[in-house]
Amino acid sequence: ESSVCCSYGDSRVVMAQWDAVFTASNGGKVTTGYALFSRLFELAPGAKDLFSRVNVGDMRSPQFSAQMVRVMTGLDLALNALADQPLLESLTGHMAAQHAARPGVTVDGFRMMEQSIMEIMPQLIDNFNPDAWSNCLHGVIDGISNGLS
Ligand code: HEM
Repeated sequence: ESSVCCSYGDSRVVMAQWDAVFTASNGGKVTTGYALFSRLFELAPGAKDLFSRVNVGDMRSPQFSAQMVRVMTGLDLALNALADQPLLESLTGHMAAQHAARPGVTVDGFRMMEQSIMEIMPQLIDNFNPDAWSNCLHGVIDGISNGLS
């Protein structure tokens, strides 16, 4: 669908820079997920209601923290599969089906999450490479939101 291309070189950069997030002192899946979803809820306040089942009213709760771990683990799996297209498609396709099963989750919401990731990651990653990230992240987000309205 998209014209941007995640080259092999782009994928190497993104995978290395992503790994740095989880070794940095301020890293960690919960902290990073919290930052990403805080920005998402600023961009798309209505999306918050989708997460009532996981206690979004208290974003520091164990329930919402667990949601952050699930999301960030899914993103971790996808980004680490960037250089293996069939594996990537299988991983993102599975997550697309999980999201299609949740009424109210839209492509627009995922576009906002893409924006959030592109805004937050430069704060966590030294020498953030915006071209490599936008080239590779776009396909991942497309894959996870494939089939949503
Ligand atoms: C980086 C992007 C994202 C990734 C990797 C991701 C990954 C996941 C994963 C792995 C789950 C658990 C699925 C399950 O156990 O059935 C999940 C649940 C969910 N996701 Fe996402 N997600 C992302 C973005 C979004 C966005 C942007 C929205 C909404 C606009 C969203 C809405 C939901 C909802 C509503 C659930 C179910 C929560 C519940 O258990 O009640 N996700 N997501």
